Amino acid sequence: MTAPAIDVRDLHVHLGASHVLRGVDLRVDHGEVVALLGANGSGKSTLVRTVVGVLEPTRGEVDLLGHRLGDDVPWQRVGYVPQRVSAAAGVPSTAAEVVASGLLHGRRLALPRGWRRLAREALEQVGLADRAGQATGQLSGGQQQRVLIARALVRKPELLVLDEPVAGVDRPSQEAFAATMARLVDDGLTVLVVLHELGELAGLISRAVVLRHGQVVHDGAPPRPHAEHGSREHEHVHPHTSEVPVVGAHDVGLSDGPLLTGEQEARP
Ligand SMILES: Nc1ncnc2c1ncn2[C@@H]1O[C@H](COP(=O)(O)OP(=O)(O)OP(=O)(O)O)[C@@H](O)[C@H]1O
Repeated sequence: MTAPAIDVRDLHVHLGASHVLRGVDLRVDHGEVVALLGANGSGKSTLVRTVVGVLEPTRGEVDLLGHRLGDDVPWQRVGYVPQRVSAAAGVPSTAAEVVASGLLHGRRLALPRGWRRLAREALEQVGLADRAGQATGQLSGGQQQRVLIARALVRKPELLVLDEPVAGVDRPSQEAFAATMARLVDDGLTVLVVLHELGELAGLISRAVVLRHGQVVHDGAPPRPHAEHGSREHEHVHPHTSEVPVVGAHDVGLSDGPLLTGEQEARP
């Protein structure tokens, strides 16, 4: 039997004095596209950052592609798009150079032959081929986000972990991104993606996991369109229920409005 792509068991993470993740179990099998949902502060970023080895678990276990988190993980097969940070960060690198940095890993400190072509192909996948030579600092926030997505794609990962990849990205670019993802998922890519709204990716999501106060409160069917509010404008999901979350801004008894966007969790 093949090991799951991601296998998280009884994961606890403390950040400073906060007990942020409180016994999370999460399994993602090969070929699945799992959305990680929850209000602001529920622990989504902490979970994905721990899964990709950026943060240390306080307790519990994380296996990635069949290997316990650490040097044994074949990191070159894993792509990670962090929550929106500037791809520029004061460094005057071109888009192609930032993307090519995604080819660096472990023991290889030099870029492989043909890196420019690989970087250009990855930029093409996010609709930015014409910006390859441009300094990232001159790109818009949404374009910088797409450069970071290309940086994750350039290594042709089999597991892709994304933290709000389309936040601040305009609708046409979201559509282009969803189309690229659909192709990659067709080819067998496994995805764990933090989202505030399912948006253009809705059709790709095979399962949704909802966090609340650092615990999983739903693991199953993704949010479904609400009969009356299934339009794009109402695509908000409601994590404050252990029932299947519903897409729609006015679910009876759950909330007065969209709960994922802009809502901050209060500690219990
Ligand atoms: N370095 C830190 N030290 C202490 N607490 C932290 C630290 N980083 C995050 N936290 C807290 O951990 C909790 C979870 O944060 P996290 O970023 O994982 O939530 P999130 O669900 O990803 O939120 P968002 O939707 O806003 O991105 C929050 O209460 C946050 O304030």
